[in-house]
Amino acid sequence: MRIALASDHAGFDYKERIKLFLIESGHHVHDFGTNSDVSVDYPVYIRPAAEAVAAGECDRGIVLGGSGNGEAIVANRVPGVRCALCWNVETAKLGREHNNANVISIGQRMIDFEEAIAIVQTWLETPFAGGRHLRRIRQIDRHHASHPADSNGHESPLPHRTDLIDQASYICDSCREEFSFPVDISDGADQQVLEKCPICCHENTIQVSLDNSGRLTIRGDQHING
Ligand SMILES: O=P(O)(O)OC[C@H]1O[C@@H](O)[C@H](O)[C@@H]1O
Repeated sequence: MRIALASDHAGFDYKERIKLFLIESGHHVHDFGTNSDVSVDYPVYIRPAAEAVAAGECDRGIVLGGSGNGEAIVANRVPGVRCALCWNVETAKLGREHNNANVISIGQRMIDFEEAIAIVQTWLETPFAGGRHLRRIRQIDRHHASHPADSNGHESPLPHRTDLIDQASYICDSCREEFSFPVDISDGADQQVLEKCPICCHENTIQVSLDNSGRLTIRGDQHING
């Protein structure tokens, strides 16, 4: 993966150590600074990293500071970024499963380095669960689509992610009733989502594939829905 990294002085040490870990794990790191522990202002470094993720120049981003709070706030002001503030493995896991977090924020003064690495590893490995969580993310992005101007009154040059949402239908593996669910095609051509049946509440494991002509194929454990 292409990973954007950025910190201020308070996150510099972990940024450098996480960078080594990522490179050793085979990732491509784009380091947006800072380059020392001399006091700086975090928006200067965090915003360009978040923008690189939103623009698709990097697949994911990791931002670090003292608490991680200011860094998460800056990243989340960039449309298309979903930054989760993580302080343990569980928040990293849920940040992926529920929020499809493409950026995480870590507070170097809050947790030890072993925990920080465990967070990064979990966040890299955990897939998005989709289903009801996708519906909620869609609602966040809808808000951006209807509020396209930034705080300076400039329109966002980024595409609205609502353009990338499609609807699919599925016959529940348990009660055989058909229901529909949203698919975010920007999440990749092959996705696995967990979708709870609105009739019987059975949790269906659904494979979603998108071919080159834009056709969605929906497969379950037991059948192909087409
Ligand atoms: O070192 P100082 O400037 O006190 O604090 C910087 C940190 O304070 C928080 O807003 C941010 O997390 C930032 O990293």
